Amino acid sequence: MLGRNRQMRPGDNPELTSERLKCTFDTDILAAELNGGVENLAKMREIQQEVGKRTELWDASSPTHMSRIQKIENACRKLQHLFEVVSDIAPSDFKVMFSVLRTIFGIEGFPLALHSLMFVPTIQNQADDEQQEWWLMDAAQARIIGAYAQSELGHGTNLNHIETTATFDVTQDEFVVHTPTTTALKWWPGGMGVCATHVILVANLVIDGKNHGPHSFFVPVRDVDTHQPLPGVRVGDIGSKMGMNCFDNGYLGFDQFRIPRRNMLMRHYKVSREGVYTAPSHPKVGYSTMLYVRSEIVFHQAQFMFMALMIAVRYSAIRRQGEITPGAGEVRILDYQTQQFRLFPYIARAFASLAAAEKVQHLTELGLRNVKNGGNTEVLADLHALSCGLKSVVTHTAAETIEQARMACGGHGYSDASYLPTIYTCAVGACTYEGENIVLLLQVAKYLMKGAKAAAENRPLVGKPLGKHAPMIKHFEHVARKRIALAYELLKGELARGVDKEHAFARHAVDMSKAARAHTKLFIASAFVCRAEAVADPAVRLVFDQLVELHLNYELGEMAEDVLQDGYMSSDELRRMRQNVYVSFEKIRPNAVSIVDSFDIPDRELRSVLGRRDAP
Ligand SMILES: Cc1cc2nc3c(=O)[nH]c(=O)nc-3n(C[C@H](O)[C@H](O)[C@H](O)COP(=O)(O)OP(=O)(O)OC[C@H]3O[C@@H](n4cnc5c(N)ncnc54)[C@H](O)[C@@H]3O)c2cc1C
Repeated sequence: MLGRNRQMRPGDNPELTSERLKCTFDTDILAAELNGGVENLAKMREIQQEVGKRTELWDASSPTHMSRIQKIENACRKLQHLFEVVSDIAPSDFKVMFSVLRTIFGIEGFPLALHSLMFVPTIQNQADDEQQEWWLMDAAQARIIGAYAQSELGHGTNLNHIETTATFDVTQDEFVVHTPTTTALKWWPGGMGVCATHVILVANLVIDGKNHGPHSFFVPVRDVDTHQPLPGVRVGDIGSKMGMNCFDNGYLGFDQFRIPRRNMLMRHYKVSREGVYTAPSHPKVGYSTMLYVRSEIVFHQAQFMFMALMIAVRYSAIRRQGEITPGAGEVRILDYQTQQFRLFPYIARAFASLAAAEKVQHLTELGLRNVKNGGNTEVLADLHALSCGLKSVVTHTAAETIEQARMACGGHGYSDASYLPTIYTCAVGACTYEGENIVLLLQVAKYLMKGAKAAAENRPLVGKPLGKHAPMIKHFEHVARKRIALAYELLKGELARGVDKEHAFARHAVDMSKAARAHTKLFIASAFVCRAEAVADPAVRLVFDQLVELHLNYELGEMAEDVLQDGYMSSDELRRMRQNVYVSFEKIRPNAVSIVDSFDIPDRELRSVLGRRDAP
């Protein structure tokens, strides 16, 4: 079957055209695979065209050169227009929506991002039916604007030590919300700096002097008409940040501020009129928003990798620098093996991350639906560990990918005009928010230690992928099993010496985090193999297979210490795997531009002078 690159147009830079003419597959078919199917892709393109026609949704000048306030105002201006036309163009699929939002706002986001990513989903997952009726419609129509206020100045990771309180006053049927110290100020919530009228507040629930720990409350903070802070509320902006400066991250404090009892989110946890507290059977049911959000973050990070790689690969195909054969003319930098080493394994990692994102989203949807309908809540612990591991590994990989892409573009990659600095500074925020990466890996490790016995008994750690890649997945499984077993042995040794559980774990935290990483990498590799097997078109399937092969060989090569240990693999085998990486480069090279073209990110959305489709 003849390949076809559908991005090729007359008048494009001939260097790119010659690359595109080498394409061995149909870029539209790969684009559909990467963008949620044929229908989604068509919808995405249709909406992008629609946005292209509506000049009010464009930036009057490049946001790079705007002040922070101008950026926020510009984003709000576009948001207002978007709300006016949203019924004409709104997609139902969130992947399409993400692409639309990225087209309109770029990746620096917009002040309502947390409203849709955290505020609304928390109400959907944690408010009871009556509460949803009260709040969801207003939230959906942005009559109220929400933020998610959990982190405090003094405590982000250690949620158990937050200081904000919500004390039940049985005489008035109200909670009294209070910020007792400066360190108890909520700090960081996105959208809270200037925009939010309401927040989901995470505060310690206190009844009759007993602290029941952090719970979620729906709290108004600004007047919806005047937008002024309500009496008893201190709220404002925390200033500019490394990136995402279209966002207004804020601070928030309360002085004995009263809210009705029914403003506590009561799908799972309840406080009755008499002040009787009821907790759900499984404490992790309250994690549902986190699960949902982390799975979205993984998906977004894969998209950031795609953007960076699209820019770097296209640029590398037109940039000529240096000669291999003296006098034969300068070569495209993409022809250097080192450049391929810098970019191709990351293309494979981006595909693998997307496959893992799709899988965890699917599992999360199934799990949450099941729990909502009264099903087994045990699955939440598995999903929690999975989402923590993936969020941590994929955000770290994305940061590495974008930085490699930037360096692959030389000095021009450092220019704001490449958009790579913006992509990087936005993407790396996710290494910290929604659970700091190291802390998340340690949570995965705790979960793994509980199941370490099963791992030692050779029970499969993930569902078995069938097919020709099964032996390679076994290597990943071996590494994960070994890492888990080592961490477990260290833990057991400490416990045998009389060290308490917490200190025993803390003394070996690095090995714990490595076990968690290895386990997550196994999940990612296995998800990628399964994803490739689901591709129907033979030419596109071949591209997937080549990237899977590269991914498996490259990742295992990175785990050399683990695979060589105890003679599991010989150094010859390892060398062969590393050689296979270069063999993969040769297979992938002719299609490199066509693969990144298939990410199907139009120029308006990519915002990169270096990565333009036509490379003028
Ligand atoms: C861009 C951005 C947006 C944000 N948006 C929001 C938002 O909308 N709402 C909200 O509530 N919060 C938000 N946050 C806050 C974010 O959730 C916290 O920054 C995060 O949870 C980390 O908490 P911390 O900053 O207090 O760091 P700390 O908890 O103080 O951690 C600092 C470092 O110490 C180490 N560390 C901490 N605890 C441990 C441990 N137990 N074991 C080992 N090492 C440890 C880690 O390496 C960590 O990096 C946002 C943050 C950023 C950067």
